[in-house]
Amino acid sequence: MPRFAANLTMLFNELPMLQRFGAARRAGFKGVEILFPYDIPLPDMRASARRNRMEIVLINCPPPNWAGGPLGFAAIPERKERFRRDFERALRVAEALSVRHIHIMSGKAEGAAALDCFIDNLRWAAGRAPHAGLTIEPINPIDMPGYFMSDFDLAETVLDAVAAPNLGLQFDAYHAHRITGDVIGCWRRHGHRAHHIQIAGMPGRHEPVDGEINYTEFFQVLAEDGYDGWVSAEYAPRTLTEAGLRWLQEFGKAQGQPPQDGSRPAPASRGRPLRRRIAPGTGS
Ligand SMILES: O=C(O)C(=O)[C@@H](O)CO
Ligand SMILES: [Mg+2]
Repeated sequence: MPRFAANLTMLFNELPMLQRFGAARRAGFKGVEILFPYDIPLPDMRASARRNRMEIVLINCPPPNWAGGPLGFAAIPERKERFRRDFERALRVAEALSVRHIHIMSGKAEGAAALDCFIDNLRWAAGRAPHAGLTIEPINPIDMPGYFMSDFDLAETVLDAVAAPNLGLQFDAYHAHRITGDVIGCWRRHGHRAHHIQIAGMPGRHEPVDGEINYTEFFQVLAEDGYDGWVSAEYAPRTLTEAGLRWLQEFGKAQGQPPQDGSRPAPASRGRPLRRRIAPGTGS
């Protein structure tokens, strides 16, 4: 029974950021994620989220961006200090905005030293913020060549090695399709580690309809498995965001909407983010 969130970095970006919260709420979303909420004053963002009764489900660690900047530092041995400083900043922002998950990007790296570094940094982060939900996400190597966290088996290895209850998988169905060609099979193998899901259509990473990924079937499997976390729309709208939201009405109606307080019990076999929100704090 998905609870749908809108990725405000990619959706509604025909509007200024602070107006996207209201647009997403009017469209029927109950939550939002923002990849890099580091350029807007936090009080303004918090006020906009509250005014529109929007939970901010996820943010990314700084400073990765889509303008050609680095893709994170967590697996880069020479940038350990930088990663840890960035994580502290993400934590402050997450606290200020009552964010549920912080997504940690590995950066471009390879080899045993990168793996050790990634595990070490994640272990540190999970211990530093045991009250926060942390995620790692396999990203397909066609879209991000050289990115370290590019495979689901590797993610399992890392999750097993860190073994922290507040670290889980960010299962992006679009990347799962590009990496494995079989989203449902991939979910069956790795979905029990998922703390958060993202969706997009294929090809083109547009709306999750009429493409190679059968989302009707995927949502059916999620319902059967009792997945009760968030499903975020992380795609590039074909035209204006609202013009492409038929899928939200259809899937939202077909699946029904569960309670918004995350109170449904999770199956014992599935890892879950901590439900407790981070206490409000200040500044970034
Ligand atoms: O590219 C994606 O997919 C994401 O979810 C970004 O947050 C980068 O990890
Ligand atoms: Mg994603």
